[in-house]
This record gives sequence, C-alpha cells and structure tokens, in this order.
Amino acid sequence: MPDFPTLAKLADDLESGRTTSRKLVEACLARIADPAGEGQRTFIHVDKDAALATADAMDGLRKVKAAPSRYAGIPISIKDLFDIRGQVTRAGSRALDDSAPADQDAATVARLRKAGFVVIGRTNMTEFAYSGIGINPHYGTPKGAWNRAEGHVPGGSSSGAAVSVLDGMAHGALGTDTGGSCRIPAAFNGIVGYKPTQRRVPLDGSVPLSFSLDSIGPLARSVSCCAILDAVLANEPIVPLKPRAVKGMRLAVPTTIALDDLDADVASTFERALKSLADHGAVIERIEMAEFHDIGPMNAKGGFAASESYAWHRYLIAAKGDIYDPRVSVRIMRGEAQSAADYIDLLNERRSLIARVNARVAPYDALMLPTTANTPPKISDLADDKAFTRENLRALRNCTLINMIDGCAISLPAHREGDVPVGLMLAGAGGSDRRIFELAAGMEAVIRV
Ligand SMILES: NC(=O)CC[C@H](N)C(=O)O
Repeated sequence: MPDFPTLAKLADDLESGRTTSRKLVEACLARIADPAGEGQRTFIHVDKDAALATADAMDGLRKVKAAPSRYAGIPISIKDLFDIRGQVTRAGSRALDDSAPADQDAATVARLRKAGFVVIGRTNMTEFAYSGIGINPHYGTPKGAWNRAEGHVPGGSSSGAAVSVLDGMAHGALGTDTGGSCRIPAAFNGIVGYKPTQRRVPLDGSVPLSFSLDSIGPLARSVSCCAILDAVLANEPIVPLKPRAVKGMRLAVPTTIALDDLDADVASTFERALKSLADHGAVIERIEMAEFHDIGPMNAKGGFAASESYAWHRYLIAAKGDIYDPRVSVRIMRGEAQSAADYIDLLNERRSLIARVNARVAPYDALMLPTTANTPPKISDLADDKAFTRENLRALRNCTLINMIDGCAISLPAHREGDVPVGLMLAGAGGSDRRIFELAAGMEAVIRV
C-alpha cells in the first residue's frame, strides 16, 4: 500500500511550491475514479468541479500569501451525515432521497472550509450511522485495508471516511462517533481516528443518531493530523503538538470487560504494545473497573441510540421503513418500547456512572484498551444476521464504554507492517482532549514494534 503524506508534509509541499492544491485534488480525483479501486463504494457523491474551483482559489490565495491556513488547499472527505450547501444529505440511506438540498454547510464543514480545506466529496457510511461494521446494502461496502482479495469489512459507521484516507482519495476525513464510528474504521484500516469529548464540537447540520452521544471527529494518518483537524473542528487555534515522553506515563488498563473475548491477533498485538511502553518507562497498571459492568444493563433496551434515534425517525420509518436496511430499522424500533421513565433512568444512571468513573481514572494519565475485540471480519462471513450481530458487538464494545463515560479517545495503529490491522485505544475523562493527543503523539512510534 502506498505511503500517503501527513497534513504537515502536504502543508510543507504547498508552501515550498513542490505541489499545488490543484495537483493534490487532481490526484485524489484520479484515485477515486480508478475502476480497479474502491472509489465507487467509498464515495456517495464526488464534488469534482467545486473541488477543482476551490483548489484554484486556494492556489491563487497562497501565491499572494493570503492562504487562510497552512493547510489551505488540502482535499478532505465528508461523511454523508453532514450538510453541504446545495447537496442532499442522505446519511447512507435511500429514505432521504427526496429531501431538499441543504441551504447551508454543517457547522463543522464550514469550519473546515474556513481553514481552506477542499471538500472532495461525501463518503459512504452505514445507514444512519448504525453499526460498527461498515456494510451498506444501498451503496455497496468499500473493502477495508486487510486482505482485499478476500474482502474484509472497513469498519463503521464512518466506513468511506477511513477508506478515503487509506487509499489517498482524501488526506483527512470528517467522521462521527456515537459508539465507536471514528475509532473502529480507523483501527480496521490501520489509520488514526479521534473521538473528542462530545460537547467539544457542534452537531449543527448533521443527521443525529443519538444527540447525547454523537461526537464529531477526524480520521487521518497520524496523531498530529487528527490534532490539526480536531482544532479546526473545535474552532481553536492550531498549535503544535508537544509529544509527552513515554517515560513516566501513568497508564491504566481496565481488566473488566475490555479484555474479554479478544481475537488472538488483538490480544498479542495489545500485549506487545504494552510491553514496549513499559520497556520505555511507562508505568502500566491493570485495574478493575467494576463500573463497566453497569453499562450492559443500562443499554439493555437499546440505550440512548434507540430512544433518541426513534424520536427522530418515527415518522420517516412509518412512511419509508421498507427501504431501510432491516439490520438498522430493527435497532431504531427498539426505541418505541422505551418509556419516558426508562429514558430518565438512563440519564440518571449515566450521570452517576460518569462521576464514579472519573474518580477512578483521576490518578492516571489515560486508560488503554484494544479499540475492538475483533480484527476485521470477512464481508462474506457476515451474511448471516447472527454472525453480523456478534461481530458488530465485538467491534463496538470497548469504544462504547468511552462514549458512555462521556470521555474522549484516540485509536492508534499498533500492528506490524503487513499484519492484520489492530488498533490501540487511549482514552481519558471528558475534557482531557489535549492530554490524550500529547500522550498519543508520544507513544505513536513506540507501540508499533
Ligand atoms: N455510530 C456509531 O458510533 C455506532 C454506534 C451505535 N451505538 C451502533 O450501535 O451502531
């Protein structure tokens, strides 16, 4: 697989004149259009003319030293969940085909454009962002990084986002994460995915799955790429990341739930990364997190995603439920059976959970756990609903723990070049975004041994 550049490298090349935005956009468009590649299944819509026009505009601004940022002119992809002015937002579904085109950009799309990023197109996703696997019966399923001849899932729900970055069809991607949807596809494709603290980035102009949990984050090729995009999304200045020294990092590995039922490759890669961190002087403690046992029962009736998505979908699903992916509609409909009292219980139980977990993790710099319990399954092995449900839960389980505790988390590739992709997740309490980035930047090179 070719090694595509980081945002920092692209910014240097733009600044020195070694490349132009037009060249970058043309190269991405050519990779998307390559009939031998995954472009067809990765994008739901390619914004060719607008991307080229913006590229020329950014090249013109850079010539007169008026580029809006160092990253101006770099092509990125946008998950189909976000409004882009003048386009229909389909959320990976067919049920919204008749909707009016958006009259303005989503808040996050507007922020990316303001920094000069070029929107190359809308990426495929699991319908309405449900599932961590990445299968879409309407628009096809892009093959993930692993064993393309066999065809393994890309992870979801931001499936096209990850593959667009993996295959150089974009140099960064906008995704969302409600239960793992930035981190799982990042882990399955050997790239980096970030789930910010939920309240950090505004949701305006995106189709909700669960407004309590929906978090908007980037997928990209390095920790610093994600930090740059996250700063733009949070409307903060882009300041250089200071990697923390591994020596002296205090890391807690939760032994409750997070290490259960791991695929052998996940377990061995995770242990190898821990050993390398310890060899470099990190202090790693395995701790019980009894609080995690509360989360399964809390979500037994479908959790926030079911009640909140049912509230949004109930009229649409009554009219067009027959064209939803049944694996998605069945989960939305679980919200119908939740009472207001059930939902209020959930809010209160979560509040208590967050307080108790925050107290437990306070002595540590971060939690570390495998991003997913599984490696990417073969697409053809998931034709059976039972197999799909099992692998979906194994993909989502660890990530969802962090959404439930209102935390922030990054998934870093931890496998050796040529091996099946495995992600390592570094997570912290809500609001510790900057620390998580600094720790991740410090350990990025050390965990891949
Ligand atoms: N969008 C996501 O992050 C996926 C989360 C959601 N809980 C699901 O089950 O499918």
